Amino acid sequence: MGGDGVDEFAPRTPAGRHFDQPRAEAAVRELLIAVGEDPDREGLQRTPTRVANAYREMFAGLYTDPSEVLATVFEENHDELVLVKDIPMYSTCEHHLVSFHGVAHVGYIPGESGQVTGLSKLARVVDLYAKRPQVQERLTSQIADAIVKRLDPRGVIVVIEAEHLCMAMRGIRKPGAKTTTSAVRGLFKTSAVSRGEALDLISRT
Ligand SMILES: Nc1nc2c(ncn2[C@@H]2O[C@H](COP(=O)(O)OP(=O)(O)OP(=O)(O)O)[C@@H](O)[C@H]2O)c(=O)[nH]1
Ligand SMILES: [Zn+2]
Repeated sequence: MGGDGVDEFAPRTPAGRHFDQPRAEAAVRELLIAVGEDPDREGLQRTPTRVANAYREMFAGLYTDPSEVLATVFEENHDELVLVKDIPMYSTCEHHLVSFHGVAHVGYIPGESGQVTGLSKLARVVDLYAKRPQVQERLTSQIADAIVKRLDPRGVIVVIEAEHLCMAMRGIRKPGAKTTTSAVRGLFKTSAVSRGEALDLISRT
């Protein structure tokens, strides 16, 4: 998210703000031909449609406004940590278009107004940004920045642990290798104690 609140990674496809189903299907058909397959053989006839449907779902976050997802906000006068751990996360590596997946941990300390959001909304923000072509670092930052923007909290911490299939099934081939990224904002950046407490809770099983 840019400083002016514009989501510079939001849809900028030639298709505009919608998923172009016929174009996606045609592209998958071309890809099948390119790899030497016969797209008209029985088992592959519906594959372009299935893959296009899958991509529509995997990239649904390109067409959703983050402020809609965090629309539910209420005052609870809670000024301590709220942490949702182990949110299952499936995203798509923008370099290879294969999955990276794992868990996200999202925590925040409400701001002076005591505003909190629904717990499920934190998982929805993870989903929204995960359902885009991504790199793990940007995904982590975008989740943190969206929460800062909407809730104006004292601090936000986001930690993502993921396995990248592009490192497992191809290329360097290191299945099981895990990447951890974090994004801290506000108090979690300025106070090592607050950050340490949150990281301690996150690492507890
Ligand atoms: N920092 C970062 N790198 C990523 C992420 N997902 C994939 N990559 C890396 O992106 C890099 C792309 O490197 P390139 O050399 O352009 O592509 P490549 O020849 O397919 O690279 P290899 O995967 O090493 O075979 C690789 O090192 C991937 O491991 C991510 O979320 N964050
Ligand atoms: Zn990759």
